[in-house]
Amino acid sequence: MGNRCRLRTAICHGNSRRCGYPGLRAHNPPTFPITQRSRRTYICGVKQPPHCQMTTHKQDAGAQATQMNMLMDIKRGRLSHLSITRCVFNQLLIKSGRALKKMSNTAVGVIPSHVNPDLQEERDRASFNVTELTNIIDGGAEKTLLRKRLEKLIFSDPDFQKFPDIQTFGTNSEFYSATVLKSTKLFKLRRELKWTDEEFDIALRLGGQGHALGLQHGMFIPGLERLATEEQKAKWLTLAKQYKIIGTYAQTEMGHGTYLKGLETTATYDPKTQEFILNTPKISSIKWWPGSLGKSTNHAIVLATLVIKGKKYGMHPFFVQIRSMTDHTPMTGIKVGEIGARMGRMTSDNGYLILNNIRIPRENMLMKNAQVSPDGSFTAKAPNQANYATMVMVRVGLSYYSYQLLSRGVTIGVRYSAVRRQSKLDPKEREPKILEYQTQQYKLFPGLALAYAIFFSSRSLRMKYMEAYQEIKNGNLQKLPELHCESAGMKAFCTDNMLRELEIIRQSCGGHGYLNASGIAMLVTIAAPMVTVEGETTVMYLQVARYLVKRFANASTGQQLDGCTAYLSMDHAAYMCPLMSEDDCRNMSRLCDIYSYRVYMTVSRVAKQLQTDIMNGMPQHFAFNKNLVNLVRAAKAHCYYSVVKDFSKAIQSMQASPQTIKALKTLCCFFAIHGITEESGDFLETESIGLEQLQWIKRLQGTLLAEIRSDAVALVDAFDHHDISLSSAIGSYDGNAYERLFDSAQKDPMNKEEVHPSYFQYLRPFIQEMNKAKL
Ligand SMILES: Cc1cc2nc3c(=O)[nH]c(=O)nc-3n(C[C@H](O)[C@H](O)[C@H](O)COP(=O)(O)OP(=O)(O)OC[C@H]3O[C@@H](n4cnc5c(N)ncnc54)[C@H](O)[C@@H]3O)c2cc1C
Repeated sequence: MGNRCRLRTAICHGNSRRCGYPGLRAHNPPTFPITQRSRRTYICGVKQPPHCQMTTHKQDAGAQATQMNMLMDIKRGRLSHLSITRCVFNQLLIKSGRALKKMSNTAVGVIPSHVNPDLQEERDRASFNVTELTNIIDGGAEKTLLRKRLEKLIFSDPDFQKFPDIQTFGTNSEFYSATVLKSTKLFKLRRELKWTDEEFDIALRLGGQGHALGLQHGMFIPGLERLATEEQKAKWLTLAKQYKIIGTYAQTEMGHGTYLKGLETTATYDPKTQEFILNTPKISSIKWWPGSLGKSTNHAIVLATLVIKGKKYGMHPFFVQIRSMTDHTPMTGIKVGEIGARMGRMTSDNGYLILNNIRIPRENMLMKNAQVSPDGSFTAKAPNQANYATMVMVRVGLSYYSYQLLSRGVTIGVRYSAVRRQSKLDPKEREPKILEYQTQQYKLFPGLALAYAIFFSSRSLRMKYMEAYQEIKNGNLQKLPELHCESAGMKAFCTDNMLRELEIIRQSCGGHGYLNASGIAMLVTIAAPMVTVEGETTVMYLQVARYLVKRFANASTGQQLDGCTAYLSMDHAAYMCPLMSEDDCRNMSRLCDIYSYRVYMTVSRVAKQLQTDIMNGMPQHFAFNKNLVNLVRAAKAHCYYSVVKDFSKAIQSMQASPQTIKALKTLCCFFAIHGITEESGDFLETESIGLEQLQWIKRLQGTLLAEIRSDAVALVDAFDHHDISLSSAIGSYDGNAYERLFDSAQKDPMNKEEVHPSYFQYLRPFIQEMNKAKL
């Protein structure tokens, strides 16, 4: 709503015939200065009858109570809005915040202690046991108990309880301080209570978004674990784990993030002093973006190009102290700071770092994979890719993080849609819950299905990673290429689709979805950079595509492939769409076959085109660039297939009641069906399905929306997000959305004073001037 309309609603309620904008100008403006007295008796220049005049906060509580009762009566429908002027009604709303504080328990806006009956009704109709599904998500009943125990401990701390309000209303600096406090509290608890890694992971997740020191566990410690020698670990890893030093991982530069070979920070070896000299020689080489660097950390793993006797040896990690351990000021030769305000909330203090002839001992190069001896000889134990192991780990983690963000978003969207009533379906009935509208279901349920799909698929990836990591640790890098492809693909697929669905869910919440207090707007801004960090989406898909083309070439020579590309060596010559009837469209095995054929065709077409272009004399890099869009298409098709397969497999091997399995099967089938309708052009073009099958699939999609609808609230309840983790006025467990919204608005610092200082500074003089003007 534009400013004009807002003015009309807030001051004059839109009764434009009486005093609405632009009718405001038609009124005779008062020809006297606006005084305290006249402010009460005149609204838009119209004298109000005595019963409509507002009290001020200086008047007695009795009068305020009468006004609040009027407001409650209006809300309950006992008193018609028309029986008092809407101007007064709106003023009552504005005043009620202050009055509410004085009239605890009795006024409108106090959050009821019971669950909204509209939400309770949804819970009562669930077809399966929600706790059972929660236990599956947590990894067992005992894990749910563990999470709840940690929740109780953490969220009983007033500092954690305050966090959602600081997130909603605080300044950047206040929010940053709160995230430092949150991180340090969790670190202390970990030490004091001797939490296991698992317990600490749960605690970090519960703490929600915003950990100033998040990189300590996100990349600094994992970086030391993967890149340092045993001797170096004994020295620094121990310090890091005891929080005696706080660190980050500084890789990206102003000029390069994606192309690591282009990094310009140098570490030049000086054999005379047996030191490395670190420099960021140009503006484009300034380290730019590393989390926790801006204000929090005193150490960093700095990625720099190794130079020995003028020869470059690629990018290597160096352990650098950047701030004093006594007063936190930058070390000599170092300039470090915050990179500035960014979209949404600053969930970390991303920083810049300038290194000017910083000398560090030779032993400060992290030498697990490559060594520089005192005389300057270079030896590499493992291929340079081994240095990417930390990035692979982070990508695996980001896939799971996508589940966390999306499951929170869809919880908010579905719960809100179950308590929001709007418009009419049946003219004789009351306004329906917006969840009844098929279009609303179509906005929410793809996100709901995706959240479960990502959960099961990222869980499977994590297990593969853990297995492969043991081998990589022992120097066996055989599984690294496949792991690299899978982690890059999942990172791209999960973050990209998660962000898209979150924005759709935000829009599904109408106007309130734009409020920070809704929680969903904040989630969208937190999710937005996830498509960029640790590998930009397109770049990640292209890495998958390269791997697919290579594997396709292997399969073409008759090699039997295994792992995630096994389908490329299957015989597809006799493929026929396996859907013979509409009923078949629920058959996951057949749907998987369709997906597998679609990827096969997409990969084979682009691989053949590449080959033709190269054979026709096009340079390889040029041919590649000419086919980039189709290569990304192939990678996306591969990733969607992998996720559908993982989701379906997880249900097949699940130990659960038939009701829970049925609910998940419906969701999984919807996920697969939705993917086909979204990309129907591709499925038809590759002849994975025919037109008739597409019609069946679309019909089934409508049926599935209706089936999911009855379990929608139960399916989001099963994620079991604590209200503090959700930080949402409209998506809380009790469903008292309006009361929570109103309560939240009262906390806005703008509402601390009835009259804002800008009124005295600008508005009053302006109005006075306008009132004196002749024209
Ligand atoms: C919130 C946030 C936190 C971050 N935290 C850290 C951190 O802790 N440590 C750290 O070191 N870095 C961090 N980064 C940096 C991040 O890792 C990089 O921004 C990311 O890797 C993308 O690189 P880029 O910015 O160079 O994008 P670019 O590569 O410049 O991308 C811009 C565009 O170019 C396209 N493009 C680039 N290369 C190709 C190609 N080969 N083929 C086709 N298209 C291409 C991309 O698709 C994209 O559309 C963070 C960034 C953000 C936003």
